[in-house]
Amino acid sequence: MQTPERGLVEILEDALVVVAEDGLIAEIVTADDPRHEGVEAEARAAGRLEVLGEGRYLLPGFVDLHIHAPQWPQLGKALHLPLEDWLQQYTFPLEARYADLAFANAAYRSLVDALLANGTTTAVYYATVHLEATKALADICQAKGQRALIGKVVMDDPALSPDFYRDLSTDQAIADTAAFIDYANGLAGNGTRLVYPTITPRFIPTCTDAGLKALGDLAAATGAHVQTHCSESDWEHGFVLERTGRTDTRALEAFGLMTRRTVLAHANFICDDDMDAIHACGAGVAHCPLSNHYFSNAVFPLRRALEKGVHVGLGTDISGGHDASIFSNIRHAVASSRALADGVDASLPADSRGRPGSAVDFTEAFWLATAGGGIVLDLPIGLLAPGYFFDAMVIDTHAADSDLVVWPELDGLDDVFQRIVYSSGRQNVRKVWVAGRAVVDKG
Ligand SMILES: O=c1[nH]c(=O)c2nc[nH]c2[nH]1
Repeated sequence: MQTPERGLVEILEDALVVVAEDGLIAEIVTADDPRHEGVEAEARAAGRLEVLGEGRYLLPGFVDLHIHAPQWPQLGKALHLPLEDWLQQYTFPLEARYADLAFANAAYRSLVDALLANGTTTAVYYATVHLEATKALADICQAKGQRALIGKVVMDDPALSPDFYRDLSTDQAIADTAAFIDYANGLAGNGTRLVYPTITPRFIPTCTDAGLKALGDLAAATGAHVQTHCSESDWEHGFVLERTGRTDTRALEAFGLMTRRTVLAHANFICDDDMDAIHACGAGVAHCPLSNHYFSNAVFPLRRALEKGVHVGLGTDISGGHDASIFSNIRHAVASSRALADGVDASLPADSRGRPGSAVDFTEAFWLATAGGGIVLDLPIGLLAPGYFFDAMVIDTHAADSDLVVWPELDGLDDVFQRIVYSSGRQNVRKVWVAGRAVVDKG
């Protein structure tokens, strides 16, 4: 079950997914293909046939475009403050603890296990300013088999980055970023690329102009992915306008940080001109619908961005978002788009309350979480098709202690897919593969 195009559901019954040694899908043999019987028999004889069983369905793994890995120990806490106070009072003190490698290793192991168990096969991580702890996260993803884009966070501007948690200098921040790129590229066994180093200016408010420019130069020199926050909240968007005289998008562009491999987190306040700039360079947006309810003061104009051709995928934004599941964020994407369409203030007349035409449905949101995320990252992931990595999960609709209800008298396969999207939880994720390797297996 998958969405090869936005809004298009594809359900193949009894298809064979043939996975090659390199973890890529070699071919999909449909039930009506005359070779089906022979391919199946050959795989069975070789002991390589895996049959899903009744009530189990294969879906592409999720692409989570925005995670603050060090904030995992803070999941479900401290969500009562505005962004700027939450960062200073809770988040920077927590992230500062990652100078301690034992703390970092314990937290990062727990996080990667949890995300894999939720079906997240590709994770885009902010680490912290610490080079050694960032390397530890890369080692853990590599060892546990999660596809991961990882960045050493740059915070080189003392104006908003506290003394206890920032880069010692701009030069050091750039040197450490370059060192992490070398480290990740050189990781043993990274030949087929599981870990991708990612240039990570936290956001313009914590970075100097010199630092941002140097990171833009590094992006051009290395071709590495870039991630940063963009026009997230009233405060952040206003701060950047005042400091640079431009929107986040146009300022990042001037620093050389807008590339085909740039992931802009949030982007709630982007205007049409920003969307045109993002579209022109092929960068993408990590839409974080749950976190936006807490920190963003607005709903991301998802439909408008998609209509403008902007690449968009989904992010949990742990721990600004308090849920590790991309299933949950798919539902929030649908719900928040409907709130934008209809409006939320009942004291206003219905016809001036919302922005009609803004809603997306569950099939579009599922696409964002899979193939859409793959397009943002410019990687062959998010789809079960030849040439794509076999990053996939099995959903068990009969899992114990689950609220996923399938009613055979009432449900066709389209309904089953809809119910899976709306009602699956971690307990329904039975098995997960990344690049053909089983990384979660509940039997
Ligand atoms: O949601 C967010 N989480 C963060 O950690 C952060 N840092 C800058 N801007 C941010 N927004």
